[in-house]
Amino acid sequence: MSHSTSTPDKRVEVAVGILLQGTPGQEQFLLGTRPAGKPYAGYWEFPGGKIEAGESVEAALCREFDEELGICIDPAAVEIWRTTEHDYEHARVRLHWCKVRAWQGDFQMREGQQVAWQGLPPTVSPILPGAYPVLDALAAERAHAME
Ligand SMILES: Nc1nc2c([nH]c(=O)n2[C@@H]2O[C@H](COP(=O)(O)OP(=O)(O)OP(=O)(O)O)[C@@H](O)[C@H]2O)c(=O)[nH]1
Repeated sequence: MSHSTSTPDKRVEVAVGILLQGTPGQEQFLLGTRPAGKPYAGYWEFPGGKIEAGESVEAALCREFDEELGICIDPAAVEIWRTTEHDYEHARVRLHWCKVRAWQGDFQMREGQQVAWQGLPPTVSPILPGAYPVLDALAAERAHAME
């Protein structure tokens, strides 16, 4: 039974990009470090960020890719793949994971972050805890494709 006094499930909505390149079945994805001054600074994460009021997932991702990496992606080429949730001490987030295979422009690390193309399992660490379920999902998808 629900109670009118119960706390609503208020989560921060986040658009996250899985930028993919390379041979199908062995594609690499881009990870970057979180800039100084943010919670979990220095941890590796997929590029992305909070969805602003009134913004679609695709539009938020386009804006974040421009702000963080200086690249332009076509909203029509964004494949919204799955959604996960994670509870941090600082926030409860809902992550909208999107696969992106095409972009325009050369990378510019506009937040002074490091970036690295990674395979499975990734070799960089530490990785944001909220990213682990999607790394598992990518590994499961790849294993399934090889069956
Ligand atoms: N970008 C990104 N965020 C992630 C991932 N995994 C994960 O749990 N998150 C969480 O999603 C949230 C993203 O917020 P953010 O602080 O990076 O977003 P933002 O760039 O819009 O922040 P701002 O408010 O400082 O402008 C953080 O709570 C972060 O911990 C990931 O792989 N990539």
